[in-house]
Amino acid sequence: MSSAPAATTGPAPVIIMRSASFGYAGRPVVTDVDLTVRAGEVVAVLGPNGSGKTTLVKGLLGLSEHLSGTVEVLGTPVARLHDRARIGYVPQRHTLVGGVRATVGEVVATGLLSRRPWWRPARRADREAVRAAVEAAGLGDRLRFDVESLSGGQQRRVLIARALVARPEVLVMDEPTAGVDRASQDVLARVLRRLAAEGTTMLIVTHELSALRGIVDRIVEVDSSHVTFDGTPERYADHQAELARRSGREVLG
Ligand SMILES: Nc1ncnc2c1ncn2[C@@H]1O[C@H](COP(=O)(O)OP(=O)(O)OP(=O)(O)O)[C@@H](O)[C@H]1O
Repeated sequence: MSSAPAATTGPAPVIIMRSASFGYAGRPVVTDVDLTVRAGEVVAVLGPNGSGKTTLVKGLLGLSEHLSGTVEVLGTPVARLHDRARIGYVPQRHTLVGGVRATVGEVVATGLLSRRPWWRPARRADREAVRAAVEAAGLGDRLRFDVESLSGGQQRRVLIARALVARPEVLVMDEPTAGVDRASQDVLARVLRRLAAEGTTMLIVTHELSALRGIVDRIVEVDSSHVTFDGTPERYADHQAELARRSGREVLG
């Protein structure tokens, strides 16, 4: 008889960083990061402006320099992860105005290019995937609209649809709710809640935790180039209360 399987310790890790440092042009911006994110976790990355949040998440995409330590994404060292379609990315502060005119469907279809060469005509399955991603982002009635005719919030949702269309296993979003109108924030929260329920692993850089209430199950705080907190939203509230108490004492003392 075969031996019993080893006890599991939860879902498989999707992201593993050990003593990892990232930066630009050889200069470290965020250092000594130890972080394990498991399949299905929704992690908010918080912290002051300039603390290194974007640099940290860009490290998962090979967009900032990996300077030391180890970084594995989906079981592969990040430098060797060639199938980039497995990670969806919504960059910071990008809207789509200016440049080439394109419809919502055309922009979202570019999210399939890493899976399909540009010269091969889109198949029915590709068109279906585009329609489903646009629908998921709450823009089903805008598929053939010119992106220039959409609000900033709707354009952010087009970028999210583009990140979703290749059905990534990990979704990295940099401030998805920043500068987004209230209606779009609500739609976004619904989209993210649905993705979370479907088990998509997400890493979301944000300054607006309240917009993601009930979706995020873990918080990682980056301050002065280091991870200074890693735990549940409840423990984070305690952590902040403690910091406020301490700084109050310092002011009084
Ligand atoms: N491409 C780059 N080249 C060189 N330095 C950079 C680059 N991008 C960011 N930096 C520097 O890295 C530091 C951290 O920036 P980063 O964007 O990671 O912070 P952040 O926490 O995401 O900030 P914010 O909340 O304002 O978006 C800053 O000092 C910034 O000037």
